[in-house]
Amino acid sequence: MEDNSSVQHVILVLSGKGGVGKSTVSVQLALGLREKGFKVGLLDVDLCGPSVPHLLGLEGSSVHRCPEGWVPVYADKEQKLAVMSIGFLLADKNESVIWRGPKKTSMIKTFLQDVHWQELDYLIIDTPPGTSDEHITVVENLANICDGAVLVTTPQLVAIEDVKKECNFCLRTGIAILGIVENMSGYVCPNCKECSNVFSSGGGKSLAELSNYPFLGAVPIDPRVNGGNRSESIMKSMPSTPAGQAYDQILTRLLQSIEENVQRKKNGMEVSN
Ligand SMILES: Nc1ncnc2c1ncn2[C@@H]1O[C@H](COP(=O)(O)OP(=O)(O)OP(=O)(O)O)[C@@H](O)[C@H]1O
Ligand code: SF4
Repeated sequence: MEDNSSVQHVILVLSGKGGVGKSTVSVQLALGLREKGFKVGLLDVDLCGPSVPHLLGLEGSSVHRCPEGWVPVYADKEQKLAVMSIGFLLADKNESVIWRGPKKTSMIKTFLQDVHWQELDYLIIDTPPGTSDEHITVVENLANICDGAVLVTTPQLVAIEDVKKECNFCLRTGIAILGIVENMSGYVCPNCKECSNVFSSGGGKSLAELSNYPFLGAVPIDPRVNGGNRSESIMKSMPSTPAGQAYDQILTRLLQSIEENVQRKKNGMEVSN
């Protein structure tokens, strides 16, 4: 972390499998925390598929250097949501796909060490799917200041099995599991509001119960999740929908989980894993 920056809490967002909604969850957590009045940073270290610029409508923004390091892109006029993504540095968005391990890890180190975040209450880190070199670099560089990880899964068995691997990765690396989010958990019909469980449901919840990790919430499939106004969370833009309510609950439980972990650390107890 850049020396002049002061970051209170760091949250990793992990998923065992691609396409389960990890970047969407990262963006919604960042927007939601900002709307609660916090200063938030969002770091996209998914070098092979940086989707955060697109999800926030920031494509085409560029970052520049100041004497203290890289200056992030601000998603709002008030400068309460700072964003850094490899996507801002690539002329061609397919360029990163061909990078090999050492080049990727060195870029992540630069990101972690050289971004001039200034003061942040929360830094959310959107990681690539799986447990790769990138994750190990993140963990090695942040282990002492990371609060823990949010694991994102979908209800299908294969995604749940992958999340178990992420749980083991957290166990081995001493990262606390702040909670599990089940995304794409059913489809709410916009006409009749009936929820159909397209892929079955409750897998993330059962996994959380079995492993004794906090279950943060289940977000249904809703095409509006990444449509519409990209500068507001869906909690704010569609508060009475199942997806808006799910994110509200996820954020409340996440803040609780972070607080509990902070207390555990203060009391010198082991992290919740
Ligand atoms: N609850 C949801 N309802 C509807 N669409 C969703 C939902 N969550 C995510 N999506 C959509 O699913 C796609 C994948 O989401 P996202 O990019 O967040 O996944 P990811 O796990 O970060 O993927 P990758 O592994 O490629 O980084 C996107 O098009 C996103 O808009
Ligand atoms: S009941 Fe079925 S067909 Fe009718 S509006 Fe709802 S989802 Fe669509």
